[in-house]
Amino acid sequence: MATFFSLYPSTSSSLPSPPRTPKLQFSLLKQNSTCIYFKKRSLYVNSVLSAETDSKVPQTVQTFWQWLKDEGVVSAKTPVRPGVVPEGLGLVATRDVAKNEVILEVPKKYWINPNTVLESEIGNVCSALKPWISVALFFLRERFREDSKWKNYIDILPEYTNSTIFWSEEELSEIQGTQLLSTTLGVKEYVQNEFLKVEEEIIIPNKQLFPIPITLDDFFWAFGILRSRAFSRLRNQNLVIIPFADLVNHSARVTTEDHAYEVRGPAGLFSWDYLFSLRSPLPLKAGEQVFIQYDLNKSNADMALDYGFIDSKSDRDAFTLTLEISDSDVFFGDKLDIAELNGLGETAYFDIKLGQPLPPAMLPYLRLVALGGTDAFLLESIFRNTIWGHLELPISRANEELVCQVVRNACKSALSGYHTTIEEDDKLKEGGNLSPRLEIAVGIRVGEKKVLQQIDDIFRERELELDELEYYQERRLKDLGLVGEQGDIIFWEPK
Ligand SMILES: C[S@@+](CC[C@H](N)C(=O)[O-])C[C@H]1O[C@@H](n2cnc3c(N)ncnc32)[C@H](O)[C@@H]1O
Repeated sequence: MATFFSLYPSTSSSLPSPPRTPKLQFSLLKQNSTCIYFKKRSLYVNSVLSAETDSKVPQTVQTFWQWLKDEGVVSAKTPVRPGVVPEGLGLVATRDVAKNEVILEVPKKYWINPNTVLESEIGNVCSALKPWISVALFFLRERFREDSKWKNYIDILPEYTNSTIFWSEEELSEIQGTQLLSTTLGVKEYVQNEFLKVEEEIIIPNKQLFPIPITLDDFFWAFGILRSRAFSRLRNQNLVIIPFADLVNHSARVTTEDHAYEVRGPAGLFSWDYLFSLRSPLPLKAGEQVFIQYDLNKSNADMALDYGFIDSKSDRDAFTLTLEISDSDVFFGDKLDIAELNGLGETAYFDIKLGQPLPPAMLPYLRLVALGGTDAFLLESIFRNTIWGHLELPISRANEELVCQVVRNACKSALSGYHTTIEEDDKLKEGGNLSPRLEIAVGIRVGEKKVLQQIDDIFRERELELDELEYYQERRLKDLGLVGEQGDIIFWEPK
C-alpha cells in the first residue's frame, strides 16, 4: 500500500533534530530559540537544460544517467531527465506530464539506508551506531572507493550547499542575534562531538575498513548530504536516500506533500521489489522542471539549516519561545506537576509563526510560571483537576501584568541582539542582488524580528486591556451568583 512521506522532517526522522537554542532572560521566558555548489560539477546556469542533449550537463551527470539506463532504473519511457537548473541539478520533463503522473520509480536495491550499511562490509562495526552516523560513514567510505557500486551516484553529489552549517564566520555574522545562529552553532558542535566519538571508536580501530583518513570536513559533508537529501516517513524508513529521486527540487508553488509512495512493482526483467515512486504534483510542459514540496511544517530557519534556502511564504517565519519553571521557584513542585498533567514539562517550547495566533497552551503556561503571591492558593492540590481551565483565562491583574512585562522585556532584549532593523532588512530585500547566503541571512533575521514584534504587539495590547479583563475572583463570584449585572457585588443579607 502506498505510504505518505516527505523529505526529511525534523521530528520523526532518525536524523538528529537541531538542539534547542539558548534562552532569554528570566526563567519565565527563555529564547530558543538558490543554489548549490559542486566540487566535481562546477556549474551554475540559469536555464533549464537536460542530460544527453546538452553539453553543459557535467560528464558525471551523463555517466550517472547512463548507469541508471544500464541498470534498467530508467528507460525511454521515463518522462524526466537530470538537468541544470537555477537550484543546481534538478529533474526536467522530456515530454508533457500530467498532474500526479508517475515520473520515476527507483527499486529498493538502489536505496541507501541503515540496512544498506548493515549488509555492507562495514555493517558489523556500524550496527550499534545511530542510523544517521552509520549512513554517513557508508557514504564517506564509498566516496573514497574507486570500485564503489555507488560511484556514479556519489560523483554527482554537491560538495556543499548553502546550509548555514557550511557558512564562514563572516557569513554567520550576518545572522548575529538570530535563533538560527544558535541552532547552527549547536548543530555544528553536536556533529563535531559525534565525529570525535566515531573517529575514536570506529574509524581509527578499523583502519582496514577505512583506509583513507576521514576528516571533520568530510563528516560535515556527509551530514549535509543526509540533511538535505534524505526522504523519511516511508514505511519503516526513517532515513533513506533515493538516488535519482533526490534530484527533485522544492517549490512553494506546490502546497501538498503526498507525491512520493512506496509501491510493489517490477524491478528489472524478472523480479519484483519495493519501488520508490514519485509523482509530479503539477502538470508540466516538456522542458519544464519538476518540483515538489519538501515539508510544509518547516520554518525558514529549518529550511536554511537543512537545505540552504528559504521560502517566501510568511508563515515560514517563526520564533521559538522557550519558557521554563525555575527550579528556584518556591512552588516548583506544584507547578511542574500541573504542567506535566497537561502534557508540558519544566521547560516548554512554543513555536510562534508570523501572522498566526499564539499556540493555545502558551498563555496558560505563562500564567502558571508567573503564579505567586495571593494567587498561589490555586496551586493547592484541591484545584489540581481544574487549574488548567482557570489558567486559560486571566487569573489576576498582577499575574497578567507580570506575564505581559516579562514577555515584552524578553522580546525587547531579543530584538536588541540583531545588528540591523526591520526597515534596513526590508530595504536590502527590495534592492535585490543579494548573494544566496546573504539573501537567506536577511530573510531569516527580518522574519525573526517581525515575529518578535508581533509577540510584543500582542502583549502591549494586552497590557492596555488589563483594567477591563475579567479575573478569577470575579468569575468565581459570578459563578456563585454574587455579582450583579453591572459587576457590583451583591451582599447577601439574612432576613
Ligand atoms: C534534494 S536536493 C535536490 C537536488 C539538488 N538541486 C542538486 O543539485 O543535487 C536538495 C538541494 O537542492 C537545492 N534546492 C532545492 N530546492 C531549492 C529551491 N527552491 N531553491 C534553492 N535551492 C533549492 C538545495 O541546495 C537543497 O539542499
